[in-house]
Amino acid sequence: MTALLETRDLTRRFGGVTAIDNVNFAVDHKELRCLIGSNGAGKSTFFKMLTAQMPPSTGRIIFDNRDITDLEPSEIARLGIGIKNQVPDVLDGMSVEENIWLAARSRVGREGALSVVEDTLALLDLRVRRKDLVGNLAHGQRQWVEFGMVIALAPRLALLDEPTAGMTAAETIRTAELIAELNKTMAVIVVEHDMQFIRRLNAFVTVFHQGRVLAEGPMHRIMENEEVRNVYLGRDAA
Ligand SMILES: Nc1ncnc2c1ncn2[C@@H]1O[C@H](COP(=O)(O)OP(=O)(O)OP(=O)(O)O)[C@@H](O)[C@H]1O
Repeated sequence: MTALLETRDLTRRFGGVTAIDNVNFAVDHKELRCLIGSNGAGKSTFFKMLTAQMPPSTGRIIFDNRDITDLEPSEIARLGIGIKNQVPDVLDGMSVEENIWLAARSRVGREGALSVVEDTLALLDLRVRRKDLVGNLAHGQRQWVEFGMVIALAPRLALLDEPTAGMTAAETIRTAELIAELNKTMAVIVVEHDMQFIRRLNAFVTVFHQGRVLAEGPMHRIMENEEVRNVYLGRDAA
């Protein structure tokens, strides 16, 4: 079976800086993958290229056997790549259920949207908060509303950029459970810095360093990798 997503010699330069440098990367259908790497390693630039928020300098992006490199963001979303940005893309002046309804409607139309909203609220444990304005929610819950929007859009690949940023320990654990839930029906790529969280996800890990793939493997192998420990984890990482 061919990969769901593949990049071929993907490169992005900003003047003299090569943010992404000939990256060949592949993710399978229904796979869960973590991307790690120090600040400036190129992770956000990589996500932006996958969702056409930024064009590559050179290289190609293949999704489901189709070259999507030159498509518009809306076309890529329609083909099935969803992104949850670090700063939630939610409408603070609308309620929890309205935010999720808008996402659901864009996929299934008005008729089917209500049942998608019910299922999503149940999955997120947010039924009691359904009428609350998103702007009044705690940080973690706002993040989960955006998870809800990704769930309602039902992409084939979800890109999650630092989903636990600013969360409490309990919220982080719950987020790992939600990602496992998402991953039952879609491939997920998570950019994260929280090593404990990545261990909890038990995913295959890709390490970026200075725009290149430095190492790939299961988390326990990554933790043992001398080069990764030197440039990213630090020698005392356990
Ligand atoms: N719009 C831009 N203009 C110029 N340089 C940029 C731009 N965006 C990113 N860069 C540079 O590209 C490199 C990669 O940045 P990027 O934000 O992708 O890294 P990152 O791994 O996501 O970092 P972080 O973990 O801090 O989010 C950095 O050297 C950064 O300064």
